[in-house]
Amino acid sequence: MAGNRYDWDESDVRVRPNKRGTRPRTKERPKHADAVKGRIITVDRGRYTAIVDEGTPEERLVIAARARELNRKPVVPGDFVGLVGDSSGKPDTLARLVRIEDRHTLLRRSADDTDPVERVVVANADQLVIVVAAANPEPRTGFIDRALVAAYDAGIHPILCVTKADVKEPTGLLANYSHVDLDVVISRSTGDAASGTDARSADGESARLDSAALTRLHELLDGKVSVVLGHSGVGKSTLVNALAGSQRATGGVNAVTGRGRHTSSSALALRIADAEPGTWIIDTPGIRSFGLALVEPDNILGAFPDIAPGAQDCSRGCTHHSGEPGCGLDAWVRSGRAGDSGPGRLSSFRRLLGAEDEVEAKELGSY
Ligand SMILES: Nc1nc2c(ncn2[C@@H]2O[C@H](COP(=O)(O)OP(=O)(O)OP(=O)(O)O)[C@@H](O)[C@H]2O)c(=O)[nH]1
Repeated sequence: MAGNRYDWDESDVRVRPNKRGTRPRTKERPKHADAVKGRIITVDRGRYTAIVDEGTPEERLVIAARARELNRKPVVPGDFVGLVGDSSGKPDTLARLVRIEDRHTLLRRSADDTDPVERVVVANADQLVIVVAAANPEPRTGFIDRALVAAYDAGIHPILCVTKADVKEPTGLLANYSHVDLDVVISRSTGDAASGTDARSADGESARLDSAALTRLHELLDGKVSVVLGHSGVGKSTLVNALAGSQRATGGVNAVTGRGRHTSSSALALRIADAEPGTWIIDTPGIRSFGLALVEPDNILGAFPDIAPGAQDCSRGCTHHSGEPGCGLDAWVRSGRAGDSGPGRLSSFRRLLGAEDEVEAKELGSY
């Protein structure tokens, strides 16, 4: 009788189609030996733009979609990737991004200091250029220190670039770093037609930048991949545009995004004009905060080389919190070995450590 369980046979058993059923049974994935290598220069709504055969006559931009086998692994500007399928770069073609090569550095952040979710910003950067204005907007040492921690943690060499020195001399700001071995570049606009370089900001405003700072930056960036980080209005795009030439507004970016201008908030790698092959500057327009939830306290201290030696005298298990009995950092700073800026640097360190009792805004540069 129909429905009688003793009459059932295999054909009566409905097996729900297994979503994984069509996947290869073995864990051995195809090796994609034929994959071509590319450098990711930007990511926009699931489309990855890679430069392939860089520096050769065959150089081209290839747009790719990620292969499923990458799962959720983030792919970011600066990544070297393997591409299969159509990597001709011709209009309306789409390659498949199947592999991320090992990275030698990885700049990461969390959304704030308590959020453990990692957000990968840029891969394989050698340097981090921290841009602040001497005035308008006012510079914040908290922002600089936070960025220095992120750089130290990632093994990336930091450079501090202070703009708008024509508006205000940054002497007071730089006094904070007089005991830190830090590359500093001071940029200013100039009225002098002979010594200046024309540059345009993102809003189309033009500024004539003093060429000395641009030459120094060019020297520091030559042959390297550098990420640029800075608050809105500090003159970051003016600098980047001056270094990268006209790529952003013309062919380079048009070809990348298919739009007149790069409007995505994703980081964008641009080539520096008249530099060695492999010189790239990566602009990070979307980054407004730099949470340090992922950084070990020891690495926060490592970014404060002027006060860090004091930790040798700390008692075992010292957390370096203010008021912690036996914290060697206080004595080190009191002895003057971290200079006049020592007390301010120690407070800044403790704020980043989250060791101060007061609840404070954790946004980058909010103190
Ligand atoms: N006085 C002076 N003004 C500058 C200097 N550099 C840039 N500016 C001006 O500062 C304004 C902001 O410059 P941008 O390059 O757009 O700043 P940004 O940091 O890229 O800001 P967002 O585009 O909002 O991210 C523009 O009006 C520039 O012309 C400088 O050295 N001195």
